Formats: sequence, C-alpha cells, structure tokens
Amino acid sequence: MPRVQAKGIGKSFGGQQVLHDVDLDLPKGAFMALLGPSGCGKTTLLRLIAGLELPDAGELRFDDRLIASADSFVPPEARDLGMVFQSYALWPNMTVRGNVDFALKTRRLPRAERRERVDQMLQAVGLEPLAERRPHELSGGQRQRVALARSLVLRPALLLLDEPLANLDAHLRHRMLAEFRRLHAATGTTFILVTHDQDEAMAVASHIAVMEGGRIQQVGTPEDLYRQPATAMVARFVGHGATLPVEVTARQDGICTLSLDGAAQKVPGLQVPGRAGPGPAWLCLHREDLRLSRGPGHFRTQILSQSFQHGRYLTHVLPRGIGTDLLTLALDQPLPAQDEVGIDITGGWVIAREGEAAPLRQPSVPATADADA
Ligand SMILES: Nc1ncnc2c1ncn2[C@@H]1O[C@H](COP(=O)(O)OP(=O)(O)OP(=O)(O)O)[C@@H](O)[C@H]1O
Repeated sequence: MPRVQAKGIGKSFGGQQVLHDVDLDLPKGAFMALLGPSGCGKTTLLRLIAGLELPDAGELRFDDRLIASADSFVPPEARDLGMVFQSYALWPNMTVRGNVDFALKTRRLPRAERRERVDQMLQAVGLEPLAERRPHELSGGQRQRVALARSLVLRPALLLLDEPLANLDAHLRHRMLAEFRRLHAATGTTFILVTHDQDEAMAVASHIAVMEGGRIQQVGTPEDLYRQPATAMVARFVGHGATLPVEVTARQDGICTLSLDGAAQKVPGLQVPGRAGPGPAWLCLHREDLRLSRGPGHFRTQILSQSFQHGRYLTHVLPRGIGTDLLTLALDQPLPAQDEVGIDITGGWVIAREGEAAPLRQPSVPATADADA
C-alpha cells in the first residue's frame, strides 16, 4: 500500500498544457477521489500514475521509490497496480470465473492457489452464483463487479478507478459505492477514483483532490472541502455550495466581520468564521447556512423556483443585487415563485477573493488512521 507522491507534475499534449505543477501526497491505504469538471486533467493524472503517460516535468514516487520523472520511468506492469475503466473490457468468450482467473493463470500461479484466490474474490464481490456465466449474461453492475474482482484478485497495492460507475443507473451506483467502501476496508489497498460527480466522491473518499484547468485547487477530507473550501471554485463545486461577494472589515480569533457587497443592499456587521483578512472576500454558503426570515432578514431575495425533494421544498432564490450565484434553501412549505423573501445567514465560511487566482500549492494531507499499517 504505497504512499503516492506527485511533485511539480506537468504534462502537455501537442502544445496544450493539461497539467500544471501538480502536487499530491496520498497517504498509504487512503481512498482518494480526483474530482473536477470535464477536461480538467483527472484522467491524465491517473494515467500518469498508472504509467500509461509520461510526465514532461516533475516526479512521481510510490513510497521512496522514484516511479517517473523527466528521465526515469517504471513501466506499468512493474508498478503493482490494478486499473478499472468505465468500459469494463471483460473477455467476452470467458466465464466470470475465467475472467477473474485469467491474470493469475498468465502469472503461472499453482492451480490450487488460483482456485482459492478466485473463489475468495468471487465471494467478496457476491458473484459466486454467477461464476459460470459469460459477460453478455450479466447486468452492468455485475460486469462492473467482475472488473473489480479481476483487478483485486492480483492483490495490487494500488487500485486506479477511472469513472467506473458512469454507465450504471443511480440505484446501482449507490450499491457499487458501498461495495467500493467495503472492498477498500477489507483489502487495505490504496484506491484512487476519478470522478466528476461530487456526490460520488463525498460518498466514498477519505481524501478528495479537487482539480480545475489542470491544477489542484485543494486536497483534503470531504469535511475539509465542505466546511473550509480554499477557493470559490471548490466552494461552488462541492456540496452544491454558493458564494456571495462580501467585504471583510475585521478579523479576530478566526471570526470575520463583514458586510455584503451588493450595490442594492448593505448589511454590515455580520460575523462568520473564515480565513480572510480585511478586504474583498467570498462568503461560502450551503443550504443549512441560510434561514427564511420573518422580517427583512440580512438580505432580500427573489424566489425563482421550488421543487419537492426528500420531504422538503428545495427553493432557489436570487439575492437582490449581491453577486450572481443562486442560493438554495430547504423549506417546509411551498412559496409562490417571484415572491420576495428575506434571508438570514446563520453560518458559512469566508475566504479572500484573491484565493481564486492563487490556489493552495502545497496541500497538506492528514494521514489516515491506518496510514502506517
Ligand atoms: N492523448 C491526448 N492527446 C491530446 N489531448 C489530450 C489527450 N488526452 C487528454 N487530452 C486533453 O487533455 C485535457 C484533459 O483531459 P482529461 O481526459 O485528463 O480530462 P478529464 O478531467 O479526465 O475529463 P473527463 O471527465 O471529460 O474525462 C483535455 O483537454 C483533453 O482533450
């Protein structure tokens, strides 16, 4: 279970730089999600870790071992890793058992040991009853489990998962996420999952690296990213957040005093935890930081739409004259669209506005509990 470290990784394709100075430090046994919008460089970073691409700059290490740099390269087959793709790439003419057994066979393991390992793996992913079926006789979720079993049967130190659930429906995705968590805990293998779906990343990962435009924006636990985003991009991307432009007037003991920055409304004297000193800042909000006010509230908003979900009315409102982000509240009652309502701010997190231009460079990743196990 290697610690995976990337330092200053750069990568271009035909003159287009797709990774810029990427630093990553992944503790042993972690479950990391590489999360970001389409085209931000997640798959390229994963392929570099796999050895399917070469970095133009920087270094990649597994523990203290140099795996790739401008002038050294350990080939994929010598990296002790498994990889699962969106397309499961199973052998269509082989049974489930045959697919899982195949790599062990090519490694010339004794028959009895192979049988035992395949049986264990099929049991672990719940495919024992389907062992003699061929891929075309399986559902998408079952095929995905064969692909997982086939990678894990080799007992790799590192498992790389590239959008492995993209072809599954929402129900199956949920079940497979639970399966990933269980297999991660049972095997102790370090997992790296590429996804553009923040709910998926939050559901499984012990650590998340948020990427945009080929750069790492922030690395941290799901809680870190949700409660203390480092940039406005992270604040908006993770946990369906929103940001309002504010002016911080003072900061003491981690509490910022601020006024909302709208032309139409000035709300001085709000106090919210955060990291920004005096000057322009973003107030990062989630729905639990907002409350419908009985009076004018901290600021006025216009109701744009409501939908009924999970027993509550999800209500999207547009602040009057403050920023451009829509805010979402979960209310117990329906309200007419176009109505103007006051909102109170009850929580949130404040970051400097220049934080957008200068993402955190050297993210520090707390070790997992079993990091050195
Ligand atoms: N082999 C290649 N040749 C040229 N350009 C490439 C190559 N691989 C990736 N790119 C470009 O690099 C950028 C990053 O691609 P990458 O696949 O890493 O993004 P991603 O974040 O995984 O996106 P998605 O979620 O859509 O898969 C994109 O602009 C893509 O077009």
